[in-house]
Amino acid sequence: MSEVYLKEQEYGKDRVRLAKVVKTGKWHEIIELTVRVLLDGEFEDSYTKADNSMIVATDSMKNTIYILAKQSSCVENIEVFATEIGKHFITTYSHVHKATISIIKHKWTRMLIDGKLHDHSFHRDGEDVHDTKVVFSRKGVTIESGLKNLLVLKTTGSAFYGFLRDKYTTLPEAYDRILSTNVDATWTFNIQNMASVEKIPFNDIFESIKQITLHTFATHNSASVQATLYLMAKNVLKKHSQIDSIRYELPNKHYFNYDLERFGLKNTGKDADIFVPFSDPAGLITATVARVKSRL
Ligand SMILES: O=c1[nH]c(=O)c2[nH]c(=O)[nH]c2[nH]1
Repeated sequence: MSEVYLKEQEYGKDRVRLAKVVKTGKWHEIIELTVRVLLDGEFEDSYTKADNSMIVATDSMKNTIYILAKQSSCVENIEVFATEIGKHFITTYSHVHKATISIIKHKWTRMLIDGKLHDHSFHRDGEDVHDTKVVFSRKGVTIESGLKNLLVLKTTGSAFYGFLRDKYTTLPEAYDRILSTNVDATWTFNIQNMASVEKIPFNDIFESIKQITLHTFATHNSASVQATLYLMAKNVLKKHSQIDSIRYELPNKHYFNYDLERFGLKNTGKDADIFVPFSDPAGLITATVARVKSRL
């Protein structure tokens, strides 16, 4: 057998589910997270020599997440909480060189009951989530955050025509179509130093990016998903100087007119009102847009 070596490794605990209730008198907050911790460092012997002496047990990592959640005052700020977790592993274990912490924040929206925000009851109003990935090493910290799984649809204000036609093309030109996508966006922060991390209003930036994404989707007279994606990204980078780049992944969730001509019913052009939503296949339009100064 040819010689082999351990090219890379990361290990840790995944899918650690955690909820924290913060009580201010009768006013309660609920924060529900799913956390992943992955460590890189001097772990080679555990793979190549079955030497476990350097392994921080993934069970201990799980305990650490709950302990830090108890002690932290920033759990609702997932970028800061992930940084606290990463810092813990790097400062506690000299043989850990890099900690990658990923957190998903699940949505709990306060109920509006009898016209008033309820102090301790919440509901899930959509499956979209805020997530983050923080890489903490002795060299510094990188933070990327995201908005995932935001399902949107518009019934007009979208066209797709003028595309390349050849012998394989059957798609008719569309001058007015339904546009629907499930937005996945990931943005990278420009972090100058550790002290700046706590000053960045991560949650406000998340809400603003969500709003810019929705506003652009709703108001852009779309020539294609590509053109709408680019405009979303441009609008985000224009508003948020702390962000270096943003990547969108936008599936084009097709809604095609159902063929009712067979039954003597008009269902095309201005008469189109019955559509078939297709879950598969979908187009997939992806792009990363960055500031010119950060171009390599
Ligand atoms: O906005 C679109 N972009 C495409 O690249 C494409 N391709 C396609 O079949 N429909 C669409 N729509």
